[in-house]
Amino acid sequence: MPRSRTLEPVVPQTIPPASVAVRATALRKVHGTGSTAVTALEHADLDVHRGTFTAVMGPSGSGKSTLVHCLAGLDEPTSGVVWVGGRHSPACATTSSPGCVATTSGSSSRRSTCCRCSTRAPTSSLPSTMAGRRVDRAWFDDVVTRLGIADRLSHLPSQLSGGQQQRVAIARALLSRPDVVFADEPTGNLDSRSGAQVLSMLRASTREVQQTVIMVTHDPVAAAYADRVVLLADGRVAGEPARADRRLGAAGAQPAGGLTCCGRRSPACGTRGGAPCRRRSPS
Ligand SMILES: Nc1ncnc2c1ncn2[C@@H]1O[C@H](COP(=O)(O)OP(=O)(O)OP(=O)(O)O)[C@@H](O)[C@H]1O
Repeated sequence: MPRSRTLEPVVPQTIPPASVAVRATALRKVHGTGSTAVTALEHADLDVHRGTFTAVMGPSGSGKSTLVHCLAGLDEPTSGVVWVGGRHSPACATTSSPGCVATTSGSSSRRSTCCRCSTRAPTSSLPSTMAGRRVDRAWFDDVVTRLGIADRLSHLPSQLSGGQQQRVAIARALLSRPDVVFADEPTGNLDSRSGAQVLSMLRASTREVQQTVIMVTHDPVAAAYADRVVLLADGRVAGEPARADRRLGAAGAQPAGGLTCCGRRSPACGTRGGAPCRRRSPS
């Protein structure tokens, strides 16, 4: 007599329309096994349209990083389907953590690149070719200027600050004009001015070269740059705040006038995962 076994639910595999850059259907991710298993995603569904900037927010542990890693192919879902550019997104052996920027491009959507890892390469200078293609010079100049690293291109990684390395990683992600950019707390190591440069650049890339950007953030100011905010709770998409609510949230997070930013990472600032504190302390 055949033994019974638990089957994962069958997920309908309808190819998304061309306007959808990334689709997750019934995504489930369980980290670990047995008594240590943690369900990070539980039936998460999401469509992200081409040329849009989406921020993923939610409480600590709600599954934001896991979602983006599964979408980017940096982690393998336990069940469910991910489509990137009309193809299934396979898992990549690379793992990443906040600060990672992963990209996928149409021609190579079966491969994700973790640009945080790329910054460990022995040279910091941004390449003149990426994936065998020469980088467009005007786009190169535009990206490095807007990210404020034009005068750092000949420096070794050891000669760059953490924030500059972070911006080099972001430049790498954007230079090859990938269809989709996945960013996990991309401004986590940056001061507010550099953070604004990065966020403006990410937003510009959706407007000017139709890239799709999906960014995990705890920071309502960062989220205010996005076209859309997706809230996660307990591994599910729990809703999307209306624009007016988001503006209020961002305004509430702005430092009060007459004070100076403490500039430290602090649990008191209400963020987690190393995001810089944006509160201001009395001067
Ligand atoms: N590699 C792992 N092994 C075991 N559990 C994990 C692993 N990665 C994440 N988890 C767990 O999965 C859940 C979701 O984690 P995830 O990092 O996706 O949440 P998050 O919303 O990004 O959190 P945070 O905002 O704190 O970074 C958490 O309970 C976390 O402890």
